[in-house]
Amino acid sequence: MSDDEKPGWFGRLFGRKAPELKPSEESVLPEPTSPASESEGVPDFATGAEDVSHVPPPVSEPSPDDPNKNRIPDEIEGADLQPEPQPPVEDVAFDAPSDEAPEPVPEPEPAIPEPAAAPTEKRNWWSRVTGGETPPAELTAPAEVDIQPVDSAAALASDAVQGAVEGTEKRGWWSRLTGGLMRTSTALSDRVTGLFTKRKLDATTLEDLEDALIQADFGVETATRMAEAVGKGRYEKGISPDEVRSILATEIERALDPVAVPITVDPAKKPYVILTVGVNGAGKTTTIGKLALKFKAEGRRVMLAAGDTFRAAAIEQLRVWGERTDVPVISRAQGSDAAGLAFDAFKEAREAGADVLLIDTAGRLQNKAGLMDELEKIVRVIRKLDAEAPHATLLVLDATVGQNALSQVELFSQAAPVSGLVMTKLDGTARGGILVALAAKFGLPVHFIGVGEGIEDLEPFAARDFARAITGLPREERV
Ligand SMILES: Nc1nc2c(ncn2[C@@H]2O[C@H](COP(=O)(O)OP(=O)(O)OP(=O)(O)O)[C@@H](O)[C@H]2O)c(=O)[nH]1
Repeated sequence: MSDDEKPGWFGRLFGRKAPELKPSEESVLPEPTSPASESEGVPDFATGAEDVSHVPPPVSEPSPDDPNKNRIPDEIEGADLQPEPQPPVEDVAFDAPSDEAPEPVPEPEPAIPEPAAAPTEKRNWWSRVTGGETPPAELTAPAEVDIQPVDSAAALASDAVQGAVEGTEKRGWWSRLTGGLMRTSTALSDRVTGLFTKRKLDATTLEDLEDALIQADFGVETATRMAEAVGKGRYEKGISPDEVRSILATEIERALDPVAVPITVDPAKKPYVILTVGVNGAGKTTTIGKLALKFKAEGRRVMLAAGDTFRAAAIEQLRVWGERTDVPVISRAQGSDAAGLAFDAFKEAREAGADVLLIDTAGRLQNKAGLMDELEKIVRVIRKLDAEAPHATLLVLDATVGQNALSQVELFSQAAPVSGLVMTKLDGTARGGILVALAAKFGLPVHFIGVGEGIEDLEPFAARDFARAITGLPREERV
């Protein structure tokens, strides 16, 4: 039975469908400090394309601790969707192979004016990559330009990276995972304890459990299945909260196991091109920085492409990550053609012998046709260099958007060959069950999860660890 057909707890309680609820009606589990999204707490089961009010706010979301931390100054606020006017200039110079289709590559996008002739900047990364050899002539071409960010943009970028670095603590992943999932696990665990302490298991208790699971965003179908698993053969018997947690953990692990797939860099692809896509503020740039560090630690030569050409702050943010991780960043001036930048970066990475190229893209709402067209164009253009590229396309999802993540997967998959998910900000929500709902609906690989802003708060996704952490069980114990 599908989510649409099944009345679920809303139906049973109120005799109507979930989407008709007003936000105020569902706040059974209040969030102490919802840091990221106005949608959190909105049981958006419809997940239609028209549902755009739940997309996360941009990077300018103020920190609960320091309201000025992520503030975007007036001069760049909204620049991602309204690029600053640039003087009209000629197209990005492309050196597409002559046997390519005659289509000019890339076509200029009227909405994204090309910058004036980009000033050349001496490359400073080649020596870091090669140990000081002279770069090939083509790599001295003026692709990396001297971006002069407004001070506040630079400060913003530094803050982001600094915050990530400062957030790094000498503690293991399990500790970071349980800390990051604390909000979900506490809410769920408290509810389980309240429901199953000194109570026999009956239909009402199971319905209440199902409600709790739905509120944690597991999705109606999964919540029903999990509640049924708890009830199986146990009616009118006592069951301890720990037993319930174990059963839930088993069910969650079963649902997530097939999607817990690590990203595999194919060494035959040089570079292995990873495109990152997602809505504004989902955590794309931060994730790229964290991934760069991981790939580097594996001994791979990494390059970054600042494909979010809409915002100077985004370009600068990536450059700062590049500096911190000692990884070269290919960038152009704000307002440059993103597809052109991606094409050039791919060429340069190939010529430089890079193993991995991570391409950042501008955040875009999944229902904005023009921006989604631009994404399609990026893919189209880099395929002129390699028909199989991008070799991986990571959709970065902010866990705090709740059920809206489902429509993001649907619509981004139409514009780009989404091959896997990265779910960030699981630490910012009591609704970490969304990952299970996504797995049940799409079966897309989940490569990484982010549970904090720290540079190490991104880890390959492991189903059992996640299942145990989110249900408040200790690690390793077998169920
Ligand atoms: N708490 C928490 N914050 C995160 C996590 N991942 C990223 N962030 C924060 O989310 C904010 C937005 O991250 P960005 O990397 O700038 O997001 P983006 O998708 O590149 O944003 P746009 O450039 O607007 O599209 C930053 O403040 C990050 O530090 C996470 O796992 N947990």
